[in-house]
Formats: sequence, C-alpha cells, structure tokens
Amino acid sequence: MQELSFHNLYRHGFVRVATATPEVALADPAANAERVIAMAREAHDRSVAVVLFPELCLSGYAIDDLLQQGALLEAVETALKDVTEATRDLRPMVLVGAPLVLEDRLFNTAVAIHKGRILGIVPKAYLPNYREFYEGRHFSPASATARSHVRLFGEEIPFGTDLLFDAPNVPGLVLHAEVCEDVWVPIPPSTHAALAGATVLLNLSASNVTIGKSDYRHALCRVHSARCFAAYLYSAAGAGESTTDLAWDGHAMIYENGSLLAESERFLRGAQLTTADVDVGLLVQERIRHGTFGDCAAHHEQPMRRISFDFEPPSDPVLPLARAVPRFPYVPADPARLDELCFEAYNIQVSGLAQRLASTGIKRIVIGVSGGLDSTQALLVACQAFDEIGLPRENILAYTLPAFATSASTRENAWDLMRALGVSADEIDMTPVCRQTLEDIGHPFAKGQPVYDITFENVQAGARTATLFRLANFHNALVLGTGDLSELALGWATYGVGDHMSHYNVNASVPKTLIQHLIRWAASTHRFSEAASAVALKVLDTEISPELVPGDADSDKPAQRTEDFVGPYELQDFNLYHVTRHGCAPSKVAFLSLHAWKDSSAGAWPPNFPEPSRNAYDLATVRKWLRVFLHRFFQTSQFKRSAVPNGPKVGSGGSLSPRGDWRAPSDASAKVWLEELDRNVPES
Ligand SMILES: Nc1ncnc2c1ncn2[C@@H]1O[C@H](COP(=O)(O)OP(=O)(O)OC[C@H]2O[C@@H]([n+]3cccc(C(=O)O)c3)[C@H](O)[C@@H]2O)[C@@H](O)[C@H]1O
Ligand SMILES: Nc1ncnc2c1ncn2[C@@H]1O[C@H](COP(=O)(O)OP(=O)(O)OP(=O)(O)O)[C@@H](O)[C@H]1O
Ligand SMILES: NC(=O)CC[C@H](N)C(=O)O
Repeated sequence: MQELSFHNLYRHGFVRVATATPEVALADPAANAERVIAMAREAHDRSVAVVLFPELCLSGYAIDDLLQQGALLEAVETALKDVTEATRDLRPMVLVGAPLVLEDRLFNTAVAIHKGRILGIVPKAYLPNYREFYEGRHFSPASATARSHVRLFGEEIPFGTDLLFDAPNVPGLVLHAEVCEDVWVPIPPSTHAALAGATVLLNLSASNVTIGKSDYRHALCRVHSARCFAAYLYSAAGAGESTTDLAWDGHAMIYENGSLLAESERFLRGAQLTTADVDVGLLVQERIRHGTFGDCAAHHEQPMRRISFDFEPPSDPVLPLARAVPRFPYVPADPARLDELCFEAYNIQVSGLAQRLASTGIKRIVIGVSGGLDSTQALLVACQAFDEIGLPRENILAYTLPAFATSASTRENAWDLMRALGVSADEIDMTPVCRQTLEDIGHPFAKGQPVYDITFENVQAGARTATLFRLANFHNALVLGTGDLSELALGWATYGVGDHMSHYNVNASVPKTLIQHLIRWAASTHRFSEAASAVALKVLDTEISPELVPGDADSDKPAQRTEDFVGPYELQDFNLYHVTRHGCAPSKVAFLSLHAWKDSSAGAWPPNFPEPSRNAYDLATVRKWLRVFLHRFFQTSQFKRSAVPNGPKVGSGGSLSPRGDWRAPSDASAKVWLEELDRNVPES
C-alpha cells in the first residue's frame, strides 16, 4: 500500500463512514437494489470506507406475511446479487439488510459486501415479538442454527453474529454488524465484538417512530459507544416504509465514544447519506489506556471469527477532515456548556481549598497578587472559599510584590483588586532584597550592567516566593499557589524557590486558555461586588508576561511577552490536550491543529472571544510551536512536574501532578517525538 499524504485524513487514524437512508420501495427488491447501488456509489465518491443501510432494506421492513412469499424472497436474492455485483468497482464495504432463506429457515440478516464479494451474513439475534412487532412469526433467530457457514449463490459464506470484518490496511479498523433490536437488549452481540477488537459497530435498523423514541435511541447509541470505546452507527428505515399502523423517521446516527458526530435529518422524504470521520486511532488509544476494558474482555471472552478484506484507503494528496475540531479543547464554544464547565471548574477549585483549610485548621492564606490572570483567579477562588467556610476575607493576606520589571498598570490592577475584594492588602518592595542577592552572587546587574538573564529573572521569582513562605510562617497561613496547567506543561515557572512552589495550588490543573473564561464567569455571576468584578474584567486585557525583565519605562509595556518564548498558549494548550489526553503522535496533533486553526472564519469561537484576538496559524507556525512544546514537555520540564504541590484535578483533559494523573521520568529525551514530527510533518 502506498504511503498516504500528511493532508489525507486516513493517514492519521481517521476513517470516513456513512449511514444511508434510501426511500424504500415496499416489496420491490429490484427497485431497492437500484437505490442501494446509487447510494453506495455516492459513498464511494465521498471517500467512504463503510456504508450502512437499514434493516431489510432490500424488501422493506413492514411487509408482514409478504415475507413468506416465494416470489418476493427470490426477488430479494436477485437484488442481492445485483448489489454485490455493483460493488465490484466501489471502495466501501456495504452492509444491506435482507430477508434470506438459508438452511431452510428465514433469517433477518445483515449482508456484508465488499468489491463484488459477500464477506459474511449476520443473522439478527433478538427478534422483537411484542406490541407492534411480529418478527417471531416470520423469522428464525440466530440461535436457531449452529452452522458457521451457509450456502448462497453456490458459495459457502461465513454466517453468525460472531463475525468481525477486519481491514488490515487501516490499523484498528474492525467492523461488526447487528440488527436493530440486538442493541435494545442488556447484552448486545456488539458488546462481545467490541471486547474482541471491533471498533466500528453497525446497526441496521427499522425502528418505527413514536413520541420520545429518538431520545431513547440517542441514549442507547451514546452510552453503548462510550462503554465499548467504539463508533456506533445506527441506520433506521424511513420514507417508503408501510404506514398501515406505524410511522418511520429515517433516524441515523453516528456516535464515537459517547459523542454524536453526525445525525440524519429525521422525517425527510427521499434518500439521505450521512457521513462522519471516525477517529479509530483514538478508540484504540482509549482501550489501551483504560486497562479495565481488556480485563472485561478477558472475563467475557467469546470466540469470534475475523474475516479480512482488502480495503484500500483513498490516496488523495489532500483529503481534509469533515468534522469539527475545537480550537480550544479545554474551552467549549457552546455558551451553555461553557457555563456548565465554569461552574464545575470554579467549584472544584473552591472546594479543594476549603477542604484543605478545614482539615488543617489553618485560618489564613498568603498570596502574591501580580495583577495578572492567574493570581486574579486564585484570589477570587480564595475569597469564595473563605466566604463558604465562614472565615473573614481579612484572613486572606494578599501582597503585591513589585520588583525591577513590574509595570504600573499591573500593580494598579493588583491594588484595585485586593481593595475591591476586601482582603488584607499590603505591598513589599522586592527590589532591595533582589539587588542584595544579585550583589551577593556577583551578578553583573549589581554592577550596573543591563544583564537580564535567567538568574536575574529567577532571583525575583525566588525572592517573592521566599517572602510569601516566611509570611506564612509568621501569620500561621498557607501559601496559595497560582501557577496554571499550561505553565506546568511547558516548565514555565521558577523551580522550588520560585512560583513553582506553594502549600496548595488551586490553579495547577486549570489551563491558561480557560482562566480568562473562569474570571469572566465569576464576574458575570455576581458573586463579587460590582467593583471587584470590574477590576477582574480589566485584568483580562493584560498582556501575559512574567514581568521579570524591565520594559520600556515610557510605554508601560512588558519587555517579555511569554508567548514569544513558549508560543501562543492557544496552540500549546491544543498540543497539551491531544498529547496527554489521547497520546496522539505529533503528526496527528499537527494535522488536527492545522484543521482547527488554519481559518479564523471557520468554526465556532468561545463566547465573548474578542474579534481582534481570533488568530489563524499556518502549518509552518503550527509545526514550529509543536516542536517547542515537545521539547519542553518531554525533555526539559518533567522534573518540575515531579515535585508539584497539592491541588485538585479539575478537568477530564487531565492534570499534570504525578499523583493526580501524569507520571513520567524526569530524565527522558524528546527524541522519538521530534523525529516523528520531522519525518511526518511537512515544513509548510
Ligand atoms: N531533569 C532535571 N532534574 C533536576 N534538575 C534539573 C533538571 N533539568 C534542569 N534542572 C535544573 O533546574 C534549573 C532550571 O530550572 P529553573 O531554576 O526553574 O529555571 P528555568 O526553567 O531555566 O527558568 C525559569 C523560567 O520560567 C519563566 N518564569 C518564571 C517565573 C514565572 C513565570 C510565569 O510567567 O509565570 C515564568 C522564566 O522566565 C524562565 O524562563 C537549573 O538549575 C538546572 O540545573
Ligand atoms: N508583582 C507581583 N506582586 C505579587 N506577586 C507576584 C508579582 N509578580 C508575580 N507574582 C506572583 O508570582 C506568580 C507568577 O507570576 P508571573 O507574573 O510571573 O506569572 P503569571 O503566570 O503571568 O501569573 P499572573 O497571571 O498571576 O501574573 C503570580 O501569580 C503571583 O502569585
Ligand atoms: N426492528 C426492530 O428490531 C425494532 C425494535 C426496537 N426495539 C424498536 O422499537 O425500534
């Protein structure tokens, strides 16, 4: 098989799948075959790997005793032959539903067809025979025969609910089919298939619609796909089915690991092909990551049969993803979800601190307030925690600690915030102690030279931390940490005697891209005074800078823009999420990042995201900062994460505490990641 291009979705573990909802011609298999073939061709043209049709789509589902008519059953066989023949030059595997007489019994089957060959026939296991359903009257269930093969069109064809269709050319792509009611029972056949390695589970359905049923179908597919770490495709019959006593809505859904990727328009007249790009690589990763999946497979092992088929992915040099990739994996663009997330994150932070104060009996905290985002968020959380446990806000000892590079505007913000929140506020000038240290160690700055190196920076961060810790001893208080998840990922903090250390850090697993939304949320939910909320919002306009190197005295602009060194936080948070949460290879991260960030006018932005800040990045930029991320994350900063203070895990995206989530050696090399990037990601 030829090597696929970086810009082709199949190169990165994605597989395009489709559900097809043709308009059924009742009891007219020839007409149905034509419609199936037309839609299979369309799926081929749209670079699809597998296309799923509804239950009994070659005959129609609701045809009752017509199912026992010889002429009809013969016509179904002819239609099936025609469909099979027509797939000879098509790429996708096609799954059609057909009533088939096999071994003198009538089965309700899913027929798997690829390139002119029937790969297998899957009989329905559970036949509904209650209320509106009378399938027991016509069909035999899968359990009616023990045969592993059946004879059809002169060939022995694998038969059973235990068939896995394996595409070795696409790592991880293993398919399984079941028929409608099979997923409405406590243990669907696809559960065993997933445990045996199937990643894409297909359901051929004819599910008549009644009020509320679509919600129930969603619940079934969502949870089943999540529990099985699988994609679940459901394709239900629609227009054309008999309305003698029932109605049909053509409900098709494509779920992946609990998330809805695509859904058909229900109640549509006419044919509808619904496609989605499933991340099979992610499903495989999730299974590896959650060891209990494998443990469960060992407990419930059932023999399954694997049938290989030679699926060749489309080799287009450019085949972009047709699914949305959020720019901000930690910040939902949907206002309601963001609101919910902020509620959760903020309350997790507050409850972590409140519990630590309650369990230690310590009634004060010490915090350095810089007028920047992180310390603002930590201070808001502290105020809320003190309010909740009934301690006065005066017990929050907040300090602004200016040194050589502190700008007037951040210092003013710090003071305004401390005053508006009613905490105990004070200022300690750090310049004398820093100057003394620089002199003691023989640093050129002490002799008047403008040398602003790492030592110069860390002397300031260290002096602040030393002061805060001694204040904590003096006042019997905890030092509240402010450093965020993104800084921890990049090692962007001064180790030990520096902002890296505290007694408890409420921000440790909050990414930088989320902090601004938390501050905005806290301000907008009126938990603080108008004045305090106004200052908090003003802080959002502050340039992110450690303020450790003096800037231009006239402009009040920092000399150091953090993002000039470590890269845009929005890209680094994207990289962090996909590398740590899903274990993605650098080339896949780059592919996803380019898709998410290449066009600022495409896709949704989080609410209130300022128009001028809506950035776009090209591949060269994505690649450049991903390289920086990989080097910093895997090679130079783990020792800082190995020794982080306590703090609550906030998001399912992950924490970087070696106890809370991420464990890694402090002496690793980033070589394999950098080499993978260099090998597989074009420069532009
Ligand atoms: N694997 C390893 N195991 C044990 N020790 C290791 C080590 N790798 C380096 N080291 C040692 O660690 C030291 C380097 O680490 P460290 O002292 O932290 O210094 P370093 O990481 O070089 O500098 C701190 C950086 O963080 C930035 N910063 C500081 C403060 C606040 C902010 C902010 O924006 O919030 C940013 C600052 O601008 C600077 O670039 C060296 O002495 C080195 O020998
Ligand atoms: N001038 C200052 N006064 C008081 N504390 C400071 C000052 N500068 C830094 N700190 C403390 O050190 C922490 C790290 O500061 P720094 O400004 O380098 O990084 P930051 O991640 O941008 O944080 P912030 O967004 O809070 O400014 C701050 O959160 C704060 O607790
Ligand atoms: N065709 C079927 O198996 C339909 C049964 C399913 N429980 C439904 O109501 O949709």
